[in-house]
Amino acid sequence: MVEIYNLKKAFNSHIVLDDVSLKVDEGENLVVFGRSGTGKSVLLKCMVRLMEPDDGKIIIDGKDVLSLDIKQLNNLRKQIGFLFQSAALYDSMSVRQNLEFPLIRHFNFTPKEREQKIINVLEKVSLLEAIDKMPSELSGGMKKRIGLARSIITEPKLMLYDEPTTGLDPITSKEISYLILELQKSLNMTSVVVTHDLLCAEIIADRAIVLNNGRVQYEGSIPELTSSNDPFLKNFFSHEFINENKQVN
Ligand SMILES: Nc1ncnc2c1ncn2[C@@H]1O[C@H](COP(=O)(O)OP(=O)(O)OP(=O)(O)O)[C@@H](O)[C@H]1O
Repeated sequence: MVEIYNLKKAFNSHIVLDDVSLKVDEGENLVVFGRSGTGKSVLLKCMVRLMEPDDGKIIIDGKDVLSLDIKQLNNLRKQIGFLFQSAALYDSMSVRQNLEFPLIRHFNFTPKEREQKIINVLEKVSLLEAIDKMPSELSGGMKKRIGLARSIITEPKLMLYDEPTTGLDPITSKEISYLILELQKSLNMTSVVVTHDLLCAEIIADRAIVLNNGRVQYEGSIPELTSSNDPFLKNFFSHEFINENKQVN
């Protein structure tokens, strides 16, 4: 579903992505780890050209992303969902209007079809009762669930998550992680998840990579990486994670 070859991105003399190559299979959930500032968000942005990479090749769903014109790129983006840290809901719009927004913007559904999609997605995130609420009436966890609903309402083939559980308490964070996994399976989506939350990664990941010095330095399942005797990984997993609760039930 995703193939990246020798991706490079620098800001002036600051090389962030030096030589990143990776693959994500269809239906697979890939978690991306790395210390703060290693370029995880830059990698996600380059994948959909919210940022232009300096060099390399990106293939998504068979399309050579860096050679697409703007129309082709927009068509591809319709099949990709983003849940970025900054993806706030529009405060002046109700939950219904927030969810309707991507449907109106990118697709030609009838009002009745839109309403049905909104109801379906709210049922999926267990928040149908919030349909006419304003964002200010929702808790942080509810906002995250509505944000998630908004990014999957168009049923993207590929989802890109940038720290989906940041700022949530451990219980809500676990709920969101299970919800992401469930949606993933029911909609058969492929996903790339950047996270500093080990519990979230343990719930979601089929496989993980660790970015370091502008490259994919390690790759494996979460148990493989967390039980490794490699000094960097030992240090990384003992210091990096904000979520202390490592028990997955
Ligand atoms: N638009 C930009 N202009 C200049 N430098 C940038 C820009 N965007 C990102 N960077 C730099 O690229 C580096 C990687 O940033 P990025 O946000 O990808 O890190 P990250 O691994 O996602 O970090 P975190 O885990 O803290 O979110 C940082 O040093 C950042 O300052």
